[in-house]
Amino acid sequence: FQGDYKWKKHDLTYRIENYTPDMSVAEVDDSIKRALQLWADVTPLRFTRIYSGTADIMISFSVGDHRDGYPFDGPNGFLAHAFPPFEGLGGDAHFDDDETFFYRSPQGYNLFLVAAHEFGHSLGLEHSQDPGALMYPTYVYRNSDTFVLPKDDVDGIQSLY
Ligand SMILES: COc1ccc(S(=O)(=O)[C@H](CC(=O)O)C(F)F)cc1
Ligand SMILES: [Zn+2]
Ligand SMILES: [Zn+2]
Repeated sequence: FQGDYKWKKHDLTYRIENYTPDMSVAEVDDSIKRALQLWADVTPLRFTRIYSGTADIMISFSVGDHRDGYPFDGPNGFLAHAFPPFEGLGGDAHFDDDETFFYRSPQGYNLFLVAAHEFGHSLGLEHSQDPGALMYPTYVYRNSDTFVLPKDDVDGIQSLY
């Protein structure tokens, strides 16, 4: 999803619409919160969680065709996608629940890392050519306990906000 979009406001809301059975509610909440905090730490952006209504960033888990024109594909392949900040669907992040997401684990898909990448898209970032960047097109596992946002990503988001 291309486009040179950016949010025109710094106070953004997010809502976790549903959960994956792969981990506890608290672990999903923490993964999402830490993934958003990565970006908030290096920009004037602030994220506030809401529990009903429409948030700027609507977060959900779904499988296969979930009616947004970008169906998921079962295990592996597409892990998730997120829309740049245009009206409506913009900003929303969808996670493929045919994947097994892990919490702070060195195997499989680390939800925190996948979410952090998706939120980069939600904020208007596209992919990076830097293999060390979070916004590099393919999933690269890193220790999420010690994860620091790579410089390429910091430069990218600070060029927008
Ligand atoms: C590091 O985080 C991710 C890397 C790659 C993906 S992805 O392989 O699901 C990618 C989606 C994306 O780039 O957001 C693919 F096109 F579907 C998701 C998260
Ligand atoms: Zn979707
Ligand atoms: Zn991406």
